Amino acid sequence: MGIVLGSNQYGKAENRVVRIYRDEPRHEIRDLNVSTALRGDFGVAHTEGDQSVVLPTDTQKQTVYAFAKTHGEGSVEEYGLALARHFVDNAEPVGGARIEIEQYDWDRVVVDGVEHNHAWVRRGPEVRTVAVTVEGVGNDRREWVIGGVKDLVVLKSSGSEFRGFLTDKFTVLEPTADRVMATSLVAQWRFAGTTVEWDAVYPSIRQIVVETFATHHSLALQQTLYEIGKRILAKHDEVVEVRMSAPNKHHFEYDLGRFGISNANEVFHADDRPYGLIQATVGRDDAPDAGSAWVPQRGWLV
Ligand SMILES: O=c1[nH]c(=O)c2[nH]c(=O)[nH]c2[nH]1
Repeated sequence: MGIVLGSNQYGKAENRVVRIYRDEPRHEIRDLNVSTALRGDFGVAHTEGDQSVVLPTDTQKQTVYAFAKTHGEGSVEEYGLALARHFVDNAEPVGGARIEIEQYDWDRVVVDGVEHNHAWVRRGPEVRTVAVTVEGVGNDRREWVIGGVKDLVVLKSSGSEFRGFLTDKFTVLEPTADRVMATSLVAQWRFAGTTVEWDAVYPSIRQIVVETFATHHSLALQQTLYEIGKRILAKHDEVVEVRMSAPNKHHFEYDLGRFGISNANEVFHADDRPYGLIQATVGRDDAPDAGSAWVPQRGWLV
């Protein structure tokens, strides 16, 4: 029986980096959660315990913080690309690098109608996400950037139906032409290239997501996801593929009839679990090869 080392990667997960820009009296803040993973020929580290091929995860962490100062002026995508390129270009056994970033946004505190210079309130729960993958050097260089948003919690109290579904002997669900629809959306979009107006594209796509959710009359969450993907691709040539995962946060009309009280879609039980989990990919039929763009660091195992 032969035993072989399979795919592997290693890195520092969830470096919490807070960068304050304080050149002006009005400070700026960038609050990140940065994960690194290196891929390459690290076989002997596993089979022999030979660390000569291993750039320590601690070094990766130090680089993440150093680059926050030296490469932290632009967008979070540029910062991720700089980190990934650095690891691939400077550590010989590293064939590929994966950088995953979550950006937590902050709103300025408003005092007497004036935005404060150096105090903020966390905005949320939504989080901007970036996943950068860089592989190879010279002519073999390949790079992928995936932008995204997660924990984008949205709800509409009308304009959503779910009826005409398959039924069998276990079906108890009543069809509805008017229901509450809510989700905590995770959406990720793969870019065709790496020359992108990153900080303009993110708010534009986020707006398409929430606007579509609000204005599109939904016959099912599945249809809403497809519509969101379609509209992102229609507006943004630089995006080639959109992946979404949407827990259906069920709102069940509460039975007030037991108390002789009417309830016409007014009082709901917001159910926590279980939830429907609706997931879809919408892409261009001529999208370039995704390569390792979707191979994650965290979430590597199911
Ligand atoms: O939008 C929905 N899609 C489903 O697949 C589904 N299934 C279900 O019970 N409710 C819903 N809602």
